[in-house]
Amino acid sequence: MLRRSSITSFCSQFLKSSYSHNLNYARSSSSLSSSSNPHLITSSATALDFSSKATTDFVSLTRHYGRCYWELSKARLSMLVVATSGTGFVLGSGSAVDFSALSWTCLGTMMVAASANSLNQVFEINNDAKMKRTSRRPLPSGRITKPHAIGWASSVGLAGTALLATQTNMLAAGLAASNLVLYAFVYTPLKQIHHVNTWVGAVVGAIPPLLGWAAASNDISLNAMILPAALYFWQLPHFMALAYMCRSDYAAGGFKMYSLADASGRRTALVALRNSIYLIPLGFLAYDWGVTSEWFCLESTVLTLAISAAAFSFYRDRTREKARRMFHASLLYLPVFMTGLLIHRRSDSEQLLEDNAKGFVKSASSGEALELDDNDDNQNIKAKKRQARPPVAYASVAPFPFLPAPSY
Ligand SMILES: CC(C)=CCC/C(C)=C/CC/C(C)=C/COP(=O)(O)OP(=O)(O)O
Repeated sequence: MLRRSSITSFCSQFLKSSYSHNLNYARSSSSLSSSSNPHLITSSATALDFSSKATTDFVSLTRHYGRCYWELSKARLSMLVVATSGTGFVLGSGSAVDFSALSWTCLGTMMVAASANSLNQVFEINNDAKMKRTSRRPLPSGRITKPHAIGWASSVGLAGTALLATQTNMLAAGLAASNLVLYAFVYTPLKQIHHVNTWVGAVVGAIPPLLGWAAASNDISLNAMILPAALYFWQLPHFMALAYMCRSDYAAGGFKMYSLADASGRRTALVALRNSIYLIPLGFLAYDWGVTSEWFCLESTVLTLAISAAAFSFYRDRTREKARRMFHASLLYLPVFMTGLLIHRRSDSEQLLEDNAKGFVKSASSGEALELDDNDDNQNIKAKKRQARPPVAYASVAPFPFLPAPSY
């Protein structure tokens, strides 16, 4: 992070060196005509000086404010938010992913998340100034003024919402705008009032995948809830670990975190453990609700047992080291969980195939027609439907019609 003084000295060094370079260049390039027209030389050197100063000023200002906007937006956190929204979009995409709409969704989410994060910092200048972790942010360190930050937050937030409304749909834009309000105007002040803030923050973190799903399908259904639920439960061990590790910092900043009223850390660790365990059914629900294949149950369970083990270890031995381990386990959990969801995602056509395969088995067991519906005009799908029947399904048709049809 560049401080104001270092930026000033960097700029003046840069300006000095580029001035002398340009002056030398001006002198040498005009040396041929120097004897004939000295006025011309002076004025062209001055013009070059002026334009080079303007250019370097522009470059250093762009760099300076670019850096401030990046930090105000908490760009890495916003990119994680975009990843969750993009994953939600793909999961809600049915048979084919519309990559252009996906890009607009990611850009719109990034802009609204950047705005929400900037407003969060506008409201917490004094608190951030008192915390080691945040004191060098652009506002408390004086690198950008409050009105400038508000201007940035408002313009990027409005533009992002308008982008989502025009390029995706009103449902996605509405979710983004409501989430901004929830984060900046409810969660942020609540941090200084009551420890319930962490649970409200978990709702904020859970909305972006729903936004992505809504952008893709203009709808919110039960099976859209897998990733939002995972994000909600996941944030509790994640933030409990963070708030435990940075207890003194949060206390200095005047924030009411759960871990501050829990000297032994036992209740903090229990919250983390409980919410890690709540993640266990999600893999099974993802399969049962037709979002993923059965492989995801296995992967999700292994992953969830790993984070639960880290939470249990923290519960047994409430040290900073164990909290850090749980924090790192949570950092690993989310990208792996989302990758698993994407790899094992079942598109609409795959779901249709499987549903039809189940229908086939059912009718076979009840002694009705064994062939698929003749109205089905897609021969490929028909062929795949036949392949999709698990081998055991054949056991329940003639000559063994008395065997129960297995349900999948
Ligand atoms: C589309 C849209 C509006 C998305 C917003 C998503 C978003 C900003 C999620 C962050 C969730 C969260 C509780 C962060 C912690 O903030 P904090 O204030 O505790 O962090 P800090 O202590 O580092 O400031």
